[in-house]
Order: sequence, then structure tokens, then C-alpha cells
Amino acid sequence: MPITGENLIGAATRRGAGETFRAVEAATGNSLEPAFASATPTDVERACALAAEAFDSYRETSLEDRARFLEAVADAIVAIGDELIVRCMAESGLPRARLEGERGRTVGQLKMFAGVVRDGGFLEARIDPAQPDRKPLPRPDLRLRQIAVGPVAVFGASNFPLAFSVAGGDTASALAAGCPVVAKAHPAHPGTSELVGRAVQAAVKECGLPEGVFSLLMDSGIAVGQALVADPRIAAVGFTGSRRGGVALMQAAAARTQPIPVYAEMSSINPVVLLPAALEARGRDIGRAFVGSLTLGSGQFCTNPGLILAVESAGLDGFLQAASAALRETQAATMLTPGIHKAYCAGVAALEANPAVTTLAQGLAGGTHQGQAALFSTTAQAFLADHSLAEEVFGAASLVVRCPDLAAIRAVLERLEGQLTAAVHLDEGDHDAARALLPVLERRVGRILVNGFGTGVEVGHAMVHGGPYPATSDGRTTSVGSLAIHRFLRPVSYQDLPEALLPAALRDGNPLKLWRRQDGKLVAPGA
Ligand SMILES: NC(=O)C1=CN([C@@H]2O[C@H](COP(=O)(O)OP(=O)(O)OC[C@H]3O[C@@H](n4cnc5c(N)ncnc54)[C@H](OP(=O)(O)O)[C@@H]3O)[C@@H](O)[C@H]2O)C=CC1
Ligand SMILES: O=C(O)CCC(=O)C(=O)O
Repeated sequence: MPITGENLIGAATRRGAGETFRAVEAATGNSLEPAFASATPTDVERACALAAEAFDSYRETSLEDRARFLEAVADAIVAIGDELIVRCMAESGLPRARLEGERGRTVGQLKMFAGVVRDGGFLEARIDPAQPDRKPLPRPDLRLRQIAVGPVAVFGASNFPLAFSVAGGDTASALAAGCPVVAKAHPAHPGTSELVGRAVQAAVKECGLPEGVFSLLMDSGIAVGQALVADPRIAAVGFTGSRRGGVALMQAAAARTQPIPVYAEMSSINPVVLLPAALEARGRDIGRAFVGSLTLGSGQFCTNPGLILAVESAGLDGFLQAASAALRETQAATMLTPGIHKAYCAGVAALEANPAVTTLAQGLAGGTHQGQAALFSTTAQAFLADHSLAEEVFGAASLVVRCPDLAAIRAVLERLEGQLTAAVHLDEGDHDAARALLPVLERRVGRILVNGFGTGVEVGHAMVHGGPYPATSDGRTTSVGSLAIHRFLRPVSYQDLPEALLPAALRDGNPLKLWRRQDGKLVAPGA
């Protein structure tokens, strides 16, 4: 499939008339062909108009048709073949195996949402039948279902060019909910974005859906994204990226005449608590496993273990020795963009220059665009006194906080901002300490995990990839897993509507064969 550098607006391809830019080969910094032209305000207007036009028809597609569409998107992505992987490797610097795995995750995610749509449970159909004879007042007939919120703007993330980008989790969950999507390509991987965008466009056509169900806009700067969020037809926003970017979009959305929700997944340092019995029993093993997680994808995961908390002990010394030894042998790896590499180097330099911080180990040095892993330590007292030490350094750097006792670990956790994950390494002898920390962790994070690390999010029904601000802009939900669909739904109640006017999900006889809540009780289809 040739990459043309065009915008995909509904069924059309249109060369933008805005500033041109080229993708950058992550490993070399060289420009890649072809030139991409940024979309103009007219392109944004057209994409949003088409999305609004498609909305009422798309949101009422049958559950089966919508599920088939999601599967068609998945199949079309697979059908691109190796060209997608090769282009994505060049643009992102990520290795083949990682990207093949990420493509599998992207396709699996679309198929999972196809299953969610077919199941129909997300409609949350509820029926409170009329009670005309109720005293002192009759009860009306009340029926509720969830409907799609409207067209959604999706911002592709730089660090997951497939699974969190054009047809990633935000797009999959919005389309599953019945929302058309206008995607803004990340300029770090515009060719990858176009290839995937063309696959979605082809699936829209193949499934006979209105063309406005999907558009993809290119931009080298922020104008298109700002215009999208400001457009009155856009009803919600999905974003993964920097705190600065996410907050700017939240502000733009809040400043509208009609504010809309922004679901932004932003910064997280993902505390890892090493409890005493586990450290004593297997501190060295944990140290080696930690370095594996820290350096995965050159550390460019929002779930990266950026903060380690442990009480001073021989077990901690063993952990630090093993982690430092493993880190010193770690190859430097190409980072996603020169900008992200520069930001990483600045973050590492700030830690090195901090008098309260000790550099424990550094990975092998690399080329111009490669990130060198780094491990630092400080004391609980210093950490609590210096807020800058809790800031995310996006890349393979982590800070160990040496604590005098468990109370200091708790104090550090209490001080942290909202996080995506917290990991606790424990043995049976640590259960009391862990139990005491759980309420703090529940308040601070979206996912608590034991004897592992947060990198590598499982896409499933019980996953929360979210957390209190600033991990995300809305800690009540998730951007990964089937629950993510609820970001793009809202309930509507139908009072005393004649049967002929009711949506199929709420009709007598249950034609969609849904599980429904009847007078407050969950009733199986056919019961
Ligand atoms: N925690 C996490 O999961 C991640 C964190 N990051 C952090 O973000 C830094 C930069 O990486 P990057 O991926 O470029 O993330 P950004 O947040 O800078 O950008 C993400 C997307 O949002 C757009 N955007 C950014 N700011 C605005 C704005 N004010 N208005 C409208 N659109 C905007 C960008 O457009 P454009 O690029 O065209 O400006 C891009 O398409 C990294 O160094 C890292 O610190 C990055 C990825 C994931
Ligand atoms: O760890 C993962 O699998 C996902 C991480 C993520 O969401 C991110 O880095 O943006």
C-alpha cells in the first residue's frame, strides 16, 4: 500500500494545504519519504461534519454489524502485512518482535470489543415497568439504555504506535460504543498512521457504513488538535501522552461553550514497594527482573517502574547490587523521537546534578538517539523534601528511595500524586505490612499488582489502566480493557414511550436477547 502523505477524510483522501513535514527515522534522525501535509481548518471542518452526519446512523447499527466492522478493521490491519511493521520500525525505532506483538495486541483489542458489542451488556438495559395502580401515585413505565456520546477525537500516542494510536484502544472503544472517530496522527509515526488509517477506511467501505465513521488528520504541530477539541461536534477526547499536552487539551475542552470530557492518560512513575521478607528471600532475583521491566522499550512505557521504595537492609543491598550489575550490561536503545531522547537526557542530568541523589549505575552508552539506562538512589527524607524527585523521567531511569522503616514508605506513598500502577513484592511474612499499605495504594493508583511489574498491560475485562490525576484526567475509568467503552456512553431514560417507538434493546419480548435489569433484578435473555 503506497504511503501518500494525505489526510483521510471520510471516504476521500485529500492532500493537506498546511505546513509539510516528513517522518524521521528514529535510529538515524534522517527524514523519510513521503512529505506529509498538515490538515487545514477546512479539513478539520469537513471531517467533523462527516462524523456528525454519520453519528445517528452509525450508533444505531445492529450489534452484529458493528461487531463485524470491528473485526473487519482488525483483518484489514493484519492484511497490510510486513509493510506496516517495517515502516513502524523505521519511524519508532522499536524492534520487530515488539511491534509484531503490539500489532497482535491491537488486533486482539478490536476483536475483544467486537465480543463486547455482540454481548450487548454495555447497553445496560433496565426496565421499571409501569405500575398504574400504585398508591399514592402511579409509576410511569421507565426504560434506560446507554447511547454513544457523539464523535470522538483520538490522539495517537508516540510510544505505542499501534496499540495506543490510530486504531488503538481509544478508537476501538469509541467505535464499539457507536461513536464516529476523528483521529489526529502523531507526527512521530505518520506513515504508520496512514497505513492503519487506510485499513480502517477500507473496513468502513467494506461494511457499507457511512463514510464519516472515521477520518484521520495529519499535523506537524498542535493547531489541528486544538481545532478538533474546540469543534462543537466533537463530544469527547481520548489522549495518551505528556502531562503538558493532556492538560492543554483538558483546558481547551473546558473552555468550550459546551465543555466535553477529555480522557487523557498522562504521567506516572509507578511506585514499586519491596517488602522486607521478599527482599531478604530473593532481593537479587527481584533486582534482575526489575531491570528487565525498566529497560523494556527503552523505558518508554507509562507503566515503567520509575520509583522503588524499600527499608534499608541486607536484602535491599542485594537487590541494588543485582539491579546495578544487570543495568551496567544493558545496551542503550533507540528512543522514539529526538525530542523524547532530549527530554530523557535532561531528566537524567537533573537527577545527576541533585546533591541528594546518588548515581548507582548506568547502562552501556549508545549512539546519538539512544537512551542510556540509569539507576539512582536517595533517602526518604530527601524525597519528601524535593517535589522534583517525583516527576516522571520518560525513559529507562528509576529512583530508589531508601527508607528507615515501613512508616517512611507509607509517608512517601501518601505524598505521591495519582499513579497508573503500584507493584508490591512480598512473601507471606509481609502480609501484615502489605495489608496496612493497601488502603493508601487504593487511593493513589488504578492497578495494584503483586510480585511483578506494571509494564505489559493485559487487555481484558477486569483491567484498569487508569488512576487518579495526573495519571489520568479521570480516575473513574480506564483506557485499556472492555470497561473503556463506558467513557463514550451516556444513559438515556425513556418514560412511557409506546412500544413502537422504543429502541430494540428495551422492547417487550427482548428481541436483542440481552441480559436486562427488570425492576432492579438482572434477568437472563429468554427468562
Ligand atoms: N506517560 C506516558 O504514557 C507518555 C508520556 N509521554 C511524555 O510526553 C513527552 C513528549 O512525547 P509526545 O508523545 O510527543 O507527547 P505529547 O503529549 O507532546 O503529544 C501527544 C499528542 O498530542 C498533541 N499535543 C500535544 N500538546 C498539544 C496541545 N497543546 N494542543 C493540541 N495537541 C497537542 C501532539 O501533537 P504534536 O506532536 O503535533 O505537537 C501529539 O499528537 C515525552 O518526552 C514524555 O515525557 C509521551 C508518551 C507517553
Ligand atoms: O505497559 C503497557 O502495556 C502499556 C503502557 C502504556 O499504556 C503506555 O506506555 O502508554
